[in-house]
Amino acid sequence: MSTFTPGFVRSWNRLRGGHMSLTLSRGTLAVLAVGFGALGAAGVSIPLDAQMVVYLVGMVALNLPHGGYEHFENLRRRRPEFRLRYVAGYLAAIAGFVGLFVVAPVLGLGLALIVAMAKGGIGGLHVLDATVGTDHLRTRGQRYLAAAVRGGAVMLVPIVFWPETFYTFSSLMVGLVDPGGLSTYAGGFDTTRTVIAAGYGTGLVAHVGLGYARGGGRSWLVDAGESVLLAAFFALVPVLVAVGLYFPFWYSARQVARTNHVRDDVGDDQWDLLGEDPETAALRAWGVAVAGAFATFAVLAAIYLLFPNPLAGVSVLPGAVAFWSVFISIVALPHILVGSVFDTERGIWYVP
Ligand SMILES: CC1=C(/C=C/C(C)=C/C=C/C(C)=C/C=O)C(C)(C)CCC1
Repeated sequence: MSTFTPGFVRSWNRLRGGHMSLTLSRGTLAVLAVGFGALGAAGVSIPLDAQMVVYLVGMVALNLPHGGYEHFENLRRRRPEFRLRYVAGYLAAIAGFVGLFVVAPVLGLGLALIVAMAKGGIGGLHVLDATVGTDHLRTRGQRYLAAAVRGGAVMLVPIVFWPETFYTFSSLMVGLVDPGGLSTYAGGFDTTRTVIAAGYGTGLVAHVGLGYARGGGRSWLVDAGESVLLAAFFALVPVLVAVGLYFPFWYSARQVARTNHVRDDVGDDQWDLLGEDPETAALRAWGVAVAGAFATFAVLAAIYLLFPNPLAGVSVLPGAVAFWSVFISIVALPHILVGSVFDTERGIWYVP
């Protein structure tokens, strides 16, 4: 039936789909920020167990499948040789990160934070490019700053506003390999926090101010509003809930908006993983999803077996949060390196 839908109707539906994802993501984050801000002001705190459950549901059930989908979308119409190189690069990046974590878990924790921020920051900038545009970002430096401010909100703001939870779970993550390994650095935590607060605050003000000075306009207004919303969300919402809901309800929802705006596919239908027959497309998509799920599970099992204390020596809920955070960061490193930096022809965050 879609064959008979006029082109302009299809374009309109796509744009509307993208627009809805953007509105929904902004609305969800704003409601959560205001809601948790009000709870905080009323002195109500959310039990840690509930926060951990929210984190795990968000990150396991909602975030992981979208990560897989992004690779699928990127590889769907690429040549088989390219796919092979992609998978080899993907596995090499994972092996490198696992090696680093086992040998130097504190550095590994640092890389995990960088990966989470890079995914949020660079991914977010590309959504802006594809949807409202980035006319106010005139220089490369401004673009880096925009990505750093968006990404920094995800990890730097929680360090400042939720220091105890942040430190506790960071120690557990290091503890997957070296229990107590982070305590050597505990003394400098408060100073680091102050430096981060000053640095991030300056970065945010500079980003918003520079964008205004370099032309302002609608794209600036949207960018400034979203950057401030992100910082407020991560300041007001308890860190486990904030991170656990940000990835599915902001990152993934907005990448859907980018995909909706960008239907200019690179590649060749000849190599389409879903084939040319619409009758078998669903079955093929299922096949790819199942193969992806098995591959992901194999990587997960290998990492679990390689880490000396895969649940950090604590009970299952905090142990699972620590393990999952390290695991998801390890599988997200190639997302950035292989799926974006090295894939110059298309890439996961493709914008023509
Ligand atoms: C350090 C730290 C955390 C780290 C989470 C990380 C590193 C998440 C990475 C997510 C990624 C890479 C998602 C990709 O889609 C928690 C658990 C929030 C708790 C507070 C301390």
